[in-house]
Amino acid sequence: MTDSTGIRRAGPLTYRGGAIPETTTDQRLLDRRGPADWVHTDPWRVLRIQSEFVEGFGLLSEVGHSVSVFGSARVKPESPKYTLGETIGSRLAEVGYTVITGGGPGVMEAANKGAQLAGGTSIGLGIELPFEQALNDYIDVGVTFRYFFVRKTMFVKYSQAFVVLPGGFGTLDELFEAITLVQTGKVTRFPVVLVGSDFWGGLVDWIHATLREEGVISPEDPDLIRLTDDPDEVVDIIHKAHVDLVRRKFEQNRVAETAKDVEEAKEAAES
Ligand SMILES: C/C(=C\CNc1ncnc2c1ncn2[C@@H]1O[C@H](COP(=O)(O)O)[C@@H](O)[C@H]1O)CO
Repeated sequence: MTDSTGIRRAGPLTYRGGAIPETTTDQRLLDRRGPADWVHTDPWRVLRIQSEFVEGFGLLSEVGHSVSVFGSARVKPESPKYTLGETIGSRLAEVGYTVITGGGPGVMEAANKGAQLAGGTSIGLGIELPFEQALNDYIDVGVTFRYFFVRKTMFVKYSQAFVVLPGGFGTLDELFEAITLVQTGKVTRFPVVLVGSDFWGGLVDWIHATLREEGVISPEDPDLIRLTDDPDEVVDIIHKAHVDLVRRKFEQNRVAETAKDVEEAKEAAES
């Protein structure tokens, strides 16, 4: 509304004369007409990406200690790999870990099912795909992301460990992202456990015999991955790493406290 002196105020802005817009901000906000190309522009995408981070952080920041389980979307419920996923989901839940998966079918569903039936918390971080797909039926808390990289941040940020069952490209992508983050020191806290020596043995051998021998990774890098067939050992590895972490944090706090005490004693002596 333009006032009696010919001035239009819009929030913090003041307009006069020819600069006065023909419509108000509210009118433009509520007007659905006009081209909609801007919803496909990068600045708009940035806002959508931000909102995915906000959703994800909001949803996951209050879940307890969690483990992400990865593996093939194509494994059928009759497969021993499905049973393995279910057993691992259930063992993790029994010792108090929330189980996080990609929310899809196959191994993801198996791990969610195991966790849920064992009375644990079962989370699915789904991904929007070109074909229609709902989150699996064994998820207590779920969210579907548009962007793979936002979803990956959630897996890493809210997990204590990655457990990787047999899978294809998607699983390999998740596995190698995790190892790279650990190798480069971007995350320090979690073990990466491969389950299924028949399936993963060849890859682990190749990592030793080719990557390590050719010098494209450090001699100690293969140790970033643990390989087992035993669900109990999976839990054991994760539990030991967790205990280690708590111990290290305790030690760091104690060192910091001691340094603070020494500083305070010095200051008191000097005053
Ligand atoms: C191919 C089929 C379904 C795909 N649905 C998926 N839903 C959720 N997450 C998925 C899906 N496909 C891949 N992922 C992610 O990658 C990993 C599995 O990929 P792989 O290539 O099957 O190994 C998995 O951990 C997910 O995070 C058919 O029904």
